[in-house]
Amino acid sequence: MTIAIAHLGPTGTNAETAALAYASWLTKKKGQETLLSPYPSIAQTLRSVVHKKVDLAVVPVENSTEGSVAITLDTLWELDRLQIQQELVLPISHALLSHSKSLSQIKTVYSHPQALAQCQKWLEGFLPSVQLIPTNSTTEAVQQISQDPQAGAIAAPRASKLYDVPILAADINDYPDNCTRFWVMGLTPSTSGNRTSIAFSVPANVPGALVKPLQVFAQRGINLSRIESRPTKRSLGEYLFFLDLEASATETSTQEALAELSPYTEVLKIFGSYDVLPISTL
Ligand SMILES: O=C(O)C(=O)C[C@]1(C(=O)O)C=C[C@@H](O)C=C1
Repeated sequence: MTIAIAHLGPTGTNAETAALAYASWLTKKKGQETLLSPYPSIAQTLRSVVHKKVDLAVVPVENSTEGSVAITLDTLWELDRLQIQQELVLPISHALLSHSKSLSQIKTVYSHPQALAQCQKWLEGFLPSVQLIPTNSTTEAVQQISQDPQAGAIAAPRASKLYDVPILAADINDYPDNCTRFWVMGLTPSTSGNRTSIAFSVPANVPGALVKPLQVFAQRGINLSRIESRPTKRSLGEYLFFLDLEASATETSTQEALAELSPYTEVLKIFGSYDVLPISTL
């Protein structure tokens, strides 16, 4: 049976590159046939799994320069049942695509907010007075500039070939080792893998509200590789906490820690245990 994998579109996004890498790994390792399915936003990409329009979704979760992808965390919190099946980390290189012949002609630059942020120093240095316009994805930005020679789009070099728009400046990301973590999300419960991700809200904004749940992990020697807060959106100053644990939910110590969290959490969501696919196997 062919499985459908959703990703942020239109074709040529970094998320599609991640989905293609995962699809090719599935085919090589498991003989699995796949079909890629582009969606106009990260939220719709994730909802497509919950609504069973596709089997899996590949979404960006964290970038080495800009940190968490807020819409991914917020949508995972909002939707129940999504489980992380696998993680992939991909190097991300950004280019300025344009029909213009020189940087001095550019008046507007379009891109996904994450991509604009990952190139902000370059933009300040080379295009300090252009208007920056956020789009849903890097390739939506490329589509926006098709009729405008005074506009540029920040996108992956691959998008230049796909949309036949020349690269005016290559490797414009501020940090050469720019990379993004992507999660493969599905409905199958994820129980094995050496990372576990969870999120919780706390019952009250009181002293120790965060330290107590964190101690549960520290006392068992479970290392946290990330902690991120997001607003609950209920009232100013109330937060949700997203944690990545360097532990598997199959380990007794992890199970004990998760069980012990309940008095310190209001809502606790466990997104499952998963492995990180090394780049060399992709
Ligand atoms: O617009 C794209 O190309 C995407 O895949 C989205 C996205 C993101 O949201 O982080 C993915 C990777 C890069 O960090 C920049 C943008």
